[in-house]
Amino acid sequence: MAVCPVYTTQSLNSTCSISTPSKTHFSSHHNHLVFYRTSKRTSKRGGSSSCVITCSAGDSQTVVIGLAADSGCGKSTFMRRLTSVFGGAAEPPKGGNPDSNTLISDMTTVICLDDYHSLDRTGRKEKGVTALDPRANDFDLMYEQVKALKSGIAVDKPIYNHVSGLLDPPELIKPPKILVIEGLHPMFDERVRDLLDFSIYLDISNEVKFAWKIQRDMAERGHSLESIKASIEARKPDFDAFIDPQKQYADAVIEVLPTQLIPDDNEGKVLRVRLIMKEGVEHFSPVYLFDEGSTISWIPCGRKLTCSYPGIKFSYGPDTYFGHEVSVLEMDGQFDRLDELIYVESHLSNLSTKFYGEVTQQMLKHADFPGSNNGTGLFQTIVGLKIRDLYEQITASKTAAPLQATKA
Ligand SMILES: Nc1ncnc2c1ncn2[C@@H]1O[C@H](COP(=O)(O)OP(=O)(O)OP(=O)(O)O)[C@@H](O)[C@H]1O
Ligand SMILES: O=C(CO)[C@H](O)[C@H](O)COP(=O)(O)O
Repeated sequence: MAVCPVYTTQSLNSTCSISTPSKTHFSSHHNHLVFYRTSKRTSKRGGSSSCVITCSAGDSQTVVIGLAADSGCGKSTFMRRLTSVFGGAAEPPKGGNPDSNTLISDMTTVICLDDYHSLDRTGRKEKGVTALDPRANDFDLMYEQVKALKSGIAVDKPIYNHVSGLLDPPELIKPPKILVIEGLHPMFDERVRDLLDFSIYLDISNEVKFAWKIQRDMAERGHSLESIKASIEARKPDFDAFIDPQKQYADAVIEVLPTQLIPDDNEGKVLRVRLIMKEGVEHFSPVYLFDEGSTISWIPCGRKLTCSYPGIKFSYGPDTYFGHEVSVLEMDGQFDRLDELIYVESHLSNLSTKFYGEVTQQMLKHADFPGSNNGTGLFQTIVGLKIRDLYEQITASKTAAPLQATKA
């Protein structure tokens, strides 16, 4: 049970509102709040009893995960892989705004940080700022609401409607077991960053981003090649200034680059994907290939793994990233037969699987998701399993702590 950083005077009815110093209001429900009504503190003021509110997250505190990436870089696909690791499908809030960006499953709630745009589409146009610009986003509210959810308090979160480009009335978000905040700026504001138990950055190189955008926006949304190019160019200065620098804070980065197996490849279909894992992060131990800490290059193609041109190459080893010690696992190329991934899985350690072959099973389950035949799908799945492990470790340490205190 955590003590709320705020006190309020309210009548003891079923809903309580909490005021923060910046006067933002959260509404919370009995199942997330515990009321203390002591004789010392109880007083009558205009018919209301005063109460001190402490908050409880129920069984456990909400674990908060940040996922940063530019638009169209595979966040939704990653989220679908992550929520699948926890079981159950993620769906928008029942009976709510059909244009809600939130996805809820038994264990997880994924909120999209676009909902904290402070300027709607017209407002951004008038002021001449992009959605990537911090001036178009309300970081105070983002901080207060993520902090409240982490402490077990429900919030009324705004909704940015991508269809109309307007800010819609807010939706109630209850504290989940795992809260994922995904979007352009989860690690931009230091206060929000400090609330994250784990952070991930999807770093898609310009060449690959362009290929994916063309595939989606031209094929599926009917945009012209020129308009896609123009939109990427228009976003680039703000992307470089405000989004890209966040990768230095990430605990894990999935970097997606053109292949090195095909000389001068410009198709962007075969990918070289690097999983950069920070050392020394609490509750997270990096995955390794064959021998922890060694530098390894491995071409698994042959008797046990079918590879057509240009083949598959894995690499693993220590490195530094923005001054941090990291381990890097790399896969260049793509699988011909996904069921043979078990051969690769059996050579990886520290995967945090619950049974032999769980990575392969997850990948086969979502074989139709983009990136299932290459390192993007493989590493997203592995990070999903590491997040499950992190959640279980945090929960176990929280339940063990009061026991230890009782013993002492
Ligand atoms: N691993 C991948 N391999 C190949 N293509 C991919 C991969 N991930 C995503 N894509 C392509 O990028 C598109 C966008 O993916 P997704 O919807 O997951 O991104 P997003 O970051 O959630 O986008 P947005 O923020 O715009 O909603 C997909 O439709 C697909 O074409
Ligand atoms: O970067 C984005 C999403 O991550 C969008 O560009 C931003 O949210 C603005 O949305 P829209 O284009 O629907 O007005």
